[in-house]
Amino acid sequence: MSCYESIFRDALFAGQVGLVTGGGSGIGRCIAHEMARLGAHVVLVGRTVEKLERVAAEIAEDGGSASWWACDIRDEAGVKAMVAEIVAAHGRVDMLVNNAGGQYPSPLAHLSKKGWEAVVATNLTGGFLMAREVFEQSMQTFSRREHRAQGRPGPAIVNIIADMWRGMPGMAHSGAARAGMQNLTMTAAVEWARFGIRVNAVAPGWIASAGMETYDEPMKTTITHLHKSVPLKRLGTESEVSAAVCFLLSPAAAFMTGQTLSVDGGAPLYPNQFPIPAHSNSLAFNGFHRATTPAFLSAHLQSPEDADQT
Ligand SMILES: CCC/C=C/C(=O)SCCNC(=O)CCNC(=O)[C@H](O)C(C)(C)COP(=O)([O-])OP(=O)([O-])OC[C@H]1O[C@@H](n2cnc3c(N)ncnc32)[C@H](O)[C@@H]1OP(=O)([O-])[O-]
Ligand SMILES: NC(=O)C1=CN([C@@H]2O[C@H](COP(=O)(O)OP(=O)(O)OC[C@H]3O[C@@H](n4cnc5c(N)ncnc54)[C@H](OP(=O)(O)O)[C@@H]3O)[C@@H](O)[C@H]2O)C=CC1
Repeated sequence: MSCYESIFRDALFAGQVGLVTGGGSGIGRCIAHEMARLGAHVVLVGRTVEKLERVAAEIAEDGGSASWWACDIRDEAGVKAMVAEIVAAHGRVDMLVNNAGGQYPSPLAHLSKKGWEAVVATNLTGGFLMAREVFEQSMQTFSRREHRAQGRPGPAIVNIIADMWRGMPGMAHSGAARAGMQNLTMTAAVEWARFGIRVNAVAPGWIASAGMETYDEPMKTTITHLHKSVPLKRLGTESEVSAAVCFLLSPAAAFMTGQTLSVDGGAPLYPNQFPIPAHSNSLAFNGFHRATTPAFLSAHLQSPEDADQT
């Protein structure tokens, strides 16, 4: 038995039902394992049956409880039917982790409309459909009064977004969708707060997840250098993202809603265009300072492409 070792207390989610989209691999698989370890029944959602079956079997082997549902989160009718079946089978949904997502690298100018729409639908529309259906169908099952009588809060929702605080160069479609998801997180948090529903987000930085395997070789080479631009000098782990998600789902975060937790080793705080100087002697990048820059430093104020042409 290789049961997931969670940092949280046993039975934290006992008796609860949690949905994890993208639960068949990577970060979602890890989150599903941790939620099951903490006592939840986990419903894994994704498009590939074999992946979902495998993770459900792993969880069962560890003594946990899991089922799965094959669904494309972009398919509105499919999402509605799936949530209805899950609510019918389990009586409710207590936790939703909107983790399914992904993108492919491309310069902005080369993005096709179809590719843009595929990524925005995956990372924004799909999460919206999942959250709306879980909200709507939870509210139908338990009226507000019943909910209160049972002293039970509505479902807790966590949306996985990404480090897009400085744009997402090379993945514009994903950056735009994730920024949309962060905004949706805030709106849903306010609109649904009176039903006891909390909505938060987790923004992973570069995580050494199984998802990184989906990229082509040039991208994988780039990824091997990413740790250099992280102040903590390493990539994050799937379990570090999972811990943030489980915290936000738990009563420890009962007074938190509409927030985004970053799990990124400090990367957005350190663009790493130049090494941190030993002494604070920085050069402001504007016309005046360029005009007075010592010649030997001029090349260092150019982009590598510009420098190549000189
Ligand atoms: C490092 C940064 C940190 C983030 C890390 C992670 O997220 S790790 C997690 C990473 N994990 C993942 O990212 C995994 C999940 N990712 C995916 O499933 C896909 O990337 C998806 C989100 C586009 C979904 O696509 P889908 O199910 O709709 O499948 P589809 O194949 O039918 O594509 C539809 C259209 O999109 C376009 N297009 C697609 N790919 C490419 C490409 N390589 N090149 C160019 N264009 C591409 C194309 O127009 C295509 O239509 P066409 O021209 O073929 O008729
Ligand atoms: N790894 C990282 O560094 C980072 C990851 N993220 C995000 O974290 C999340 C998890 O990523 P990660 O675990 O790394 O990658 P994975 O590729 O392993 O996970 C993505 C999962 O989403 C599922 N999925 C994709 N599209 C759909 C869809 N339309 N409907 C249902 N399921 C879908 C996939 O399964 P299937 O294809 O079978 O449907 C897969 O299991 C993603 O949203 C990712 O973009 C964000 C920032 C950084």
